[in-house]
Amino acid sequence: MKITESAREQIGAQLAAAAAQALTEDLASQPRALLVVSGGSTPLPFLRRLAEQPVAWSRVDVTLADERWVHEDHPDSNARLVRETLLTGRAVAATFHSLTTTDSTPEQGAATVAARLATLPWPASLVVLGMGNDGHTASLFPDSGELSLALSTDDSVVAVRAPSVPQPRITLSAARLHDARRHALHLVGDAKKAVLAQALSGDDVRELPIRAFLTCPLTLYWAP
Ligand SMILES: O=C(O)[C@H](O)[C@@H](O)[C@H](O)[C@H](O)COP(=O)(O)O
Repeated sequence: MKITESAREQIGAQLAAAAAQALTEDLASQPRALLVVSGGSTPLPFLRRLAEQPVAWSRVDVTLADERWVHEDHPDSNARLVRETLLTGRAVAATFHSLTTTDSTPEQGAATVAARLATLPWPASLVVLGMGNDGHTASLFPDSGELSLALSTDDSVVAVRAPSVPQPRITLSAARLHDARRHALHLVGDAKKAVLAQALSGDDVRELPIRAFLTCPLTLYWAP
């Protein structure tokens, strides 16, 4: 295994252990606990390792930070990614709450998804965020016309369209993503490390939306 792959496996294992600890800590004082994870390619080692952690998974709710508005068996579906990586092994007992409906568009489905999310045990035990090289996180994209709304609304979800992505998206709003006891930012590669450094050196959230989460306590999980 190449050094970078090993480092990325190790950081995924570290984040998995931290996520399991967060869930177990909260389950000591509440009947259910909520985990919010991001999609994309970075989380795979983390999600696979987390699936084997000794957590009371039957008392855990899992949802996504954002989703592509595609059917759950579509290759780009984050729900498919979670079902294939996290909701296996011990974690098969967890309850997954998707961010899509049978509506044709996220605009049509947003109210149904918001009602679904309202039943979950907020604040989340942990929100795991990723980041794109454009500084987006979840589906808070710099080139999206809905970015200002997603950064300011009290609604829990926002339908999003952006030239930089092929499909319409639905994203948890910044307010909902902030509604957590703990936040983790999971990145790999030097390019994203440089974007994070740029984000830390400025304050224009619309330029680099990850900035909306750099003022709250956040644990960084980065590997080369
Ligand atoms: O739906 C998604 O794609 C994610 O939620 C998104 O916000 C992701 O975290 C970044 O785009 C990084 O993706 P990679 O891990 O693939 O680089």
